[in-house]
Amino acid sequence: MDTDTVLPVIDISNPTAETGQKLYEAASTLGFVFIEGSEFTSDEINDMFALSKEFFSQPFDEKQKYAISEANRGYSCLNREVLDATEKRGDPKEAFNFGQFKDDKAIQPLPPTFSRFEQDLAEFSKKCHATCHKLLDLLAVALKIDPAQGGAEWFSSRHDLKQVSGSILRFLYYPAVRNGDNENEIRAGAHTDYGSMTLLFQRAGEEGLEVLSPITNEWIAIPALQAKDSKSCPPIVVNIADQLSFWSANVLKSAVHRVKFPLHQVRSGLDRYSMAYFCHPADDTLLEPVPSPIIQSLEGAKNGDEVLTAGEHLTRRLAAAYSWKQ
Ligand SMILES: O=C(O)CCC(=O)C(=O)O
Ligand SMILES: [Fe+2]
Repeated sequence: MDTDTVLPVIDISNPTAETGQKLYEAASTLGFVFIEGSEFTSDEINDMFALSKEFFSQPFDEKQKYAISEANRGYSCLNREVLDATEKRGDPKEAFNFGQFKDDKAIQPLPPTFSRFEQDLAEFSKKCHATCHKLLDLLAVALKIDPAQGGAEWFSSRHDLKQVSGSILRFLYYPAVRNGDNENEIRAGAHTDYGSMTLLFQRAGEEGLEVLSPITNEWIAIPALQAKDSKSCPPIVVNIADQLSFWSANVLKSAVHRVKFPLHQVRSGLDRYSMAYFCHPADDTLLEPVPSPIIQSLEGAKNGDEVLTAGEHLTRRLAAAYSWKQ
């Protein structure tokens, strides 16, 4: 398959300025891209998916003991989250959110399936964050951020894991479409992500992610690609989320996306599993325009009336999706 016709695949193993430029081009057009050459191995990803499957296969009551809290950690049952506010029903999917880990320990109660592997989960989450740092540095260089003001580390220094942030590792489970179900049902409503950027791990062949092109306004189906060899993990989807869009006066696109099973997935009768890492800046970070000549030369790059912090933005979006009272 010529994947470049849908999304470019960028190798980040030995990044150069050219790698950053490719990332920036994708980030400022569709806002979605595939990366390969990351430090994740196929064994590591398979182990994480196996844990996810083991957790979701348990009875409802077991899972519900860890029901999602306003802190956005824990289990979100079928139809609980409403990603698209125009939909009356919640999304037909399940999820489990891991908040930040401190000294390799979760800051939330973990079900036995996960507590046995707490350290592996902490390491996986840390590796996701480190991968995002690498990508954020590449974007900062492409944006020519003034070295005297932070340069390449302008974004990553605002994503220090030691500080409190909304960063979340999320396991997702989309049960198979069964007889009598609506084949065209939207499995995760149209939304943008709330953080700076998201990594999405898919299992090869388990498609469903669709992106609304900011250019053509059409839904584009994103494939779930095979790994290039048996040791590597399959290409990871990376998307720009709201906070990078705010920071860049919308030069970087936080594109609307959703999950809808393609016909082959509907007919296969198979479940879909995915894992997302939502990378967020520290809660008290101001979402003001970045000191980039590219951004500052734009009309409208000045702050609007209100400059939110990262934490305020997240609280508003979560309150809408879960009907928490503000
Ligand atoms: O499962 C997927 O493919 C996408 C999930 C997603 O967009 C989200 O949870 O924000
Ligand atoms: Fe999303």
